[in-house]
Amino acid sequence: MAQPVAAERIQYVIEGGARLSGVIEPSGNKNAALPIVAAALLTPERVELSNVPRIRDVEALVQLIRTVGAQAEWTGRNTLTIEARDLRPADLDPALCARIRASILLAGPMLARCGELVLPPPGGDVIGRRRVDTHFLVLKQLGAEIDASDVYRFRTSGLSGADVFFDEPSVTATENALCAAVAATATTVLRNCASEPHVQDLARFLIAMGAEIEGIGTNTMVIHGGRPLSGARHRIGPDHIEVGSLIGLAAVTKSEITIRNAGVEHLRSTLMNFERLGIRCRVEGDDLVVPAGQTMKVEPDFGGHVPKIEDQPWPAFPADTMSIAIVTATQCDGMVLLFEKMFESRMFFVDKLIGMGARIVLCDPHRVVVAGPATLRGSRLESPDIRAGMAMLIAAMCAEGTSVIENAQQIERGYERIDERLNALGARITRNPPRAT
Ligand SMILES: CC(=O)N[C@H]1[C@@H](OP(=O)(O)OP(=O)(O)OC[C@H]2O[C@@H](n3ccc(=O)[nH]c3=O)[C@H](O)[C@@H]2O)O[C@H](CO)[C@@H](O)[C@@H]1O
Ligand SMILES: C=C(OP(=O)(O)O)C(=O)O
Repeated sequence: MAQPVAAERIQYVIEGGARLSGVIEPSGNKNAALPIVAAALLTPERVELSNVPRIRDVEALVQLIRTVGAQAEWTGRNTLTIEARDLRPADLDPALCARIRASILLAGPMLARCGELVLPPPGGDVIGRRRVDTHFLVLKQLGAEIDASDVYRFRTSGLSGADVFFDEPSVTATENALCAAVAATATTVLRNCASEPHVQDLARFLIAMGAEIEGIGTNTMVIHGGRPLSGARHRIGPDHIEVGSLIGLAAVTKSEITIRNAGVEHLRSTLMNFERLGIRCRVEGDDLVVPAGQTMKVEPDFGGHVPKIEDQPWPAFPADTMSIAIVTATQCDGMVLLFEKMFESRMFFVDKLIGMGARIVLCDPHRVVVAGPATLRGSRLESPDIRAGMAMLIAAMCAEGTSVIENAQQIERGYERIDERLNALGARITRNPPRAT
């Protein structure tokens, strides 16, 4: 069994009030890198992935694929090569599996290659219940037997294509289904499936390996299974959630920044909802400029009614940008309702923003009303999850005085060297302990 991984405690100390300026490039999309690293197990040949975010979740998944026998080496700062010549359904470290949601993404590729996998339950952000039912539903229809008690036992005597209707458009279940379907015999149709940029990126990687997939970017995908899958080279696309985080950060610190290679084709819903907060960005080729001097005035709905920012399945506003929208709204003039429909505890972090001086009413676990602008005071904070942690970092950067964020390793699950990269723009963030490299 793999060695258990000790959890490192990280603290950020932030001096508020710094103006930022300059150019920043978003990292590769965390939620694309994770399924693509898992999908590299589908072939015994060499896979080379570039623009892979060097974040804690990816490092954890790399350890898991090594446990099942894959060779995985970082051949550059963000380049990962994987060769899964001899795979075995080895015992996986339960603590490591419980640390990331993406451990469940091993199911599809391991069923395809080894016909079995014993998986301790996955984890990920503690933001409410994380269903696995859709994974079971689709994998069973593609020919898997699943016995789920304390651990999940997946087994198949052969995957075969099916016409599958998802009970909900689950992102990771769609990714598992894609990996199983490309290796299955015959054709699979996935209906009511997810279509986020990371699902699209995985599909493009599978095509680079030799798979045949139609309907990328829609909620019906058709996979002609059984094509030989070879090694491939693939560049992970930019992280649209990180871009959303940088837009919010620039706006509340009244800074002008340029986000280089921002993946502008995936930003329509993000830009539309920031516009509702009086924040307008400029697209310049592949770059996105967030100008200083935003009006930061909430745009009421027709008739002067309170507007709403709500998340919905892609291509609408992403749930992972919701915490960023909340903190941004605290600095905008007017009142706005923010409605997050998926996770039951993602919004509870707003009590920390309220403690800093924000004017927010938590109506229920899914809705907050924010009335701004409010002057925020530096505070001692603890990050419960990736996006709430990022929202706290943004709040700290526009607050008066110094803030301390404990548990910042949560932020680093999803944002690569964010302290260093923001300091290069003029932020004043000290990481404790200092970074080794
Ligand atoms: C490793 C990974 O990729 N994690 C992402 C993945 O998790 P994960 O795959 O665990 O989330 P799921 O997609 O399974 O679960 C969320 C469910 O809520 C639905 N839904 C979504 C938005 C919305 O406003 N209303 C709604 O009902 C989704 O369509 C989905 O059916 O997708 C989530 C939803 O995007 C993101 O938060 C996670 O960062
Ligand atoms: C919820 C998230 O991640 P995960 O699904 O990996 O927990 C996220 O990225 O905001």
